[in-house]
Amino acid sequence: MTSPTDQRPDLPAATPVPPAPGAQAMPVPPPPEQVRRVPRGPRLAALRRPGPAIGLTWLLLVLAASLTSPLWLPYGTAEQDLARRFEGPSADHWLGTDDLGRDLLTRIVAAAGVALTASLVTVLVALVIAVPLALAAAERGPRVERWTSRVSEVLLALPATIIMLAVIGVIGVRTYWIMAVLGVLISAAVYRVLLGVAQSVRQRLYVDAARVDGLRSWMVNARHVLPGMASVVAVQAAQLFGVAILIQSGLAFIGFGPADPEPSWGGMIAVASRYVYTAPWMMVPTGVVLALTVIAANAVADGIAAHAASVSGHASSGRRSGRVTLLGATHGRADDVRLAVPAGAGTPLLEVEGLRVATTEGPELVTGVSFSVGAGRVVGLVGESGCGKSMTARSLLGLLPTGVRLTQGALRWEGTDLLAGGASADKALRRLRGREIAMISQEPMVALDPMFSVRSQLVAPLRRFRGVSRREAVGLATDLLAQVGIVDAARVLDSYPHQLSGGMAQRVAIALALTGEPRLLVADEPTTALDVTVQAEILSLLRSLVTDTGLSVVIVSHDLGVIADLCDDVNVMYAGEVVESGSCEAVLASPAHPYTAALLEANPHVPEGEALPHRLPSIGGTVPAPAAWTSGCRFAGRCRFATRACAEPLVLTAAPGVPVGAVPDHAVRCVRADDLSLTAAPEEDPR
Ligand SMILES: Nc1ncnc2c1ncn2[C@@H]1O[C@H](COP(=O)(O)OP(=O)(O)OP(=O)(O)O)[C@@H](O)[C@H]1O
Repeated sequence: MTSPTDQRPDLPAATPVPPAPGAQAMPVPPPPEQVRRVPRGPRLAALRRPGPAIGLTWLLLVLAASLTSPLWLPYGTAEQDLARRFEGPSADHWLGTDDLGRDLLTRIVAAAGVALTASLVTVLVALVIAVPLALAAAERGPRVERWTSRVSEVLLALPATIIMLAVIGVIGVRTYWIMAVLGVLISAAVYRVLLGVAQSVRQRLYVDAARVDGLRSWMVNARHVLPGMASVVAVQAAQLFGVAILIQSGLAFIGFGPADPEPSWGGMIAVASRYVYTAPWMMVPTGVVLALTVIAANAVADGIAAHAASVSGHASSGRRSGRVTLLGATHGRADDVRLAVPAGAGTPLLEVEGLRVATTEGPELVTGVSFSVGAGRVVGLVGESGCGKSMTARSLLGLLPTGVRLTQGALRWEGTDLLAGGASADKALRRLRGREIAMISQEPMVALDPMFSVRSQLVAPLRRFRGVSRREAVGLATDLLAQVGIVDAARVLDSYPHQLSGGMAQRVAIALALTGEPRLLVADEPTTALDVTVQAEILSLLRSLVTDTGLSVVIVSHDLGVIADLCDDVNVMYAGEVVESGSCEAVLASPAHPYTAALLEANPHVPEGEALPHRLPSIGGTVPAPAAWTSGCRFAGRCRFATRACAEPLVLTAAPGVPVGAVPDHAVRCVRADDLSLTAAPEEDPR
């Protein structure tokens, strides 16, 4: 294949300056110092703060005292000494005695066992219900979420106290069962919190990456979503534990706790309250222990929350993902002019035809997009922000955001229509994701799971895709890292994502994408988040992968320089549709659509040796929102050449698209394409 730079039209230089031609076949090794030396593993500083540490110590102390009480408590819980009623602290009774002369310390410690374990039952029941439901609702999207949320609303609307009293009326005072019922009732509130977290974690790029790796949904949940929710689950558990202790004590206080002489904190406070004027001390030990235990649980919750916040910098959220379903498979609206990009010689690897993407209840986001990708070809999608580039790219992997669907179109992989018969795009593409089609995104740091080392993130898919042993997978992971230009592979293998620089993380993300030996790589603005020199290195790496391995690439970019540097073919997108497509050389050297021409004029890069323009031309206005698209040319409102004819819908007059002059493989969605000469210097706006 000809080097992309050889084919490059005489364009202003791209932002990332391509290296010398000889260097193109070689991945550029990054400097070793790109691996940041930061401490490994989670930082527990937040849990070492006095509040959470003291809280945890208190809870452990109470638990240990309760478990070991038969070994060291000198009195029995029911042992009475009527001669020593209402006593204050003394050497014999450290915390005093109650109305029957029973040792308060003994009874408090004995009651702690039931208080803690029954509260734990509430927590476990609530989590066992709420966590799977939240995971399922976040994964399945609005259809399942609607049901689970309705059920949770019903549970939340129920009067919990009355229900618990009714349950006690039926089953009697059985503390563990009552606390289990409390767990069921409270699970609705926990579910609401966890659903939000699960939805947010599912939007992170590393979850998308895991799906691209071909992991089944339960594996994605277990390996990536659940660990991402762990801190919130822990906070909820700690808080719920405190609430459960309070509710349990409240029930015992009003007489629905263990019957005397069995001790319970609530029951002991109830007895003490009867003598609050004559023997006020009796209230103090139990009240203080109860209060301290609840405060301790909350302090631990705060500590976990602070800890989570301190490490969240390594796990910021990324793009959303979700399921997509093909709603229909017919094409051909009268206004559909489909522009086709040549795939080069031979059968295209991937053909996209008449792709339409829409929100479930809102407007269409992408309409009638068609292009094809030949083996070893690099196809660009370029346009302003919001033009539908990412939606188009993500459709190729079945990774559209929740609430967004592929509604129409054909996706043909080596000639086979993956969506034939109305198959779900998610299911159809699952077998290709990772193995045939892989993806890299603009935020490599969030594309890697912060919980796992590079070694573990590479070894797992390598073993799955290539069926090799762990040892072989480590060897292959080292080779892959070398292939993407990482020289100190051993050190990087043992690093966590937060220990890598942006460029290094993108190299690892590319290595991860290559684990399944894909033939097509979808790169969604792979250099946007990187600084200029690193951008050039990553582009050089992609270029060398294409030339060395025959990889095909669909690259999304808003930078014409990147497109000119890397692509064989280009699709210029505007407001959800392709307005111009063709070979990079043809489109960029002879733009036929006023939008393409305007984009080129607004390109901020000046060819070497040329003077900087006094003022950079810009395109007035903004891309219209999907709901505001008209049936005519969507660019007309910003186009200096627009006429009345531009307001009319385009009718398919030639297949595919409308040919431009004598330039082969070049199509444009513009009724004035034939009478405009856009390669000439732009005129002043005539209006
Ligand atoms: N989750 C979503 N739900 C509904 N609409 C969305 C969602 N995500 C994006 N959109 C809309 O879809 C349209 C296309 O967005 P898309 O992200 O594909 O644009 P883009 O060209 O890739 O822009 P950028 O370069 O900023 O990513 C935009 O109008 C955008 O507001």
